[in-house]
Amino acid sequence: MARRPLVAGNWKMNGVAASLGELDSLAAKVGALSAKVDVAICPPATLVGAAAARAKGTPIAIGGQDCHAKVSGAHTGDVAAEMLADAGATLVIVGHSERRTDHGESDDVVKAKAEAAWRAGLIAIICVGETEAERDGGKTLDVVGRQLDGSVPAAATAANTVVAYEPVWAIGTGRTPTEGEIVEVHSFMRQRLAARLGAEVAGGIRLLYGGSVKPGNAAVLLKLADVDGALVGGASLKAADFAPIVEAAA
Ligand SMILES: O=C[C@H](O)COP(=O)(O)O
Repeated sequence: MARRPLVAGNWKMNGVAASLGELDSLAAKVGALSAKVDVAICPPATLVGAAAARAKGTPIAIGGQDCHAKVSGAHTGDVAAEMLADAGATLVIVGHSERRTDHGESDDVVKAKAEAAWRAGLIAIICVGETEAERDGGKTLDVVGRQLDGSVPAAATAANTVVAYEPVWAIGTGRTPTEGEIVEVHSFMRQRLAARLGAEVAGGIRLLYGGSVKPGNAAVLLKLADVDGALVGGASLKAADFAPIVEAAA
């Protein structure tokens, strides 16, 4: 099945109002590619509304980096998926390894957040990935399989879900798995999803690779089998770095 590539930028805890000028530059650089590739930027929650307003009329979708599983309530500091949607977001990252580590998020929590995203009409980008110790211990596929089973709800479809494979040890380090290792994990993920969701649904779900994707390696990484795009951290902060990655995907 043909899957439309998606390149999503995760600004993490970076960016202030002045950073939104990067959206204008990005739109100017990649706007013409919108027929071939989906582009998204996930700024910090403080900027989601302004970013959505700024990106209106461009092909750049705006997303959140996390959401709470509930619609509303006494959850100081949290943001509901509905609030992100209200601010103009159309997608949200859930289960990023930094959330799993910094906030102790379990697969169950991530699954509930993905369902919350759908409830609000958002696409959920569900992240999975092994630590360096797990890879060194030969446990990569076990870990990724368990996270997929636990974090991806049974009602996942190609329209409401994207899965991002992000080896924890590759995030922000400049290191990436070999091409063979990425293909092995992505192919495994496709099969694992197919076993639970059916081959048709699994065949339509986009699988992104994330972890030290840069302009210099994007063309090689994005042509790999079952790699349907990228989730980009550091290189998404500047349009000059992010645009070539989008071009590589297109
Ligand atoms: O969500 C993005 C990833 O954590 C990748 O970050 P990075 O591109 O800075 O390695």
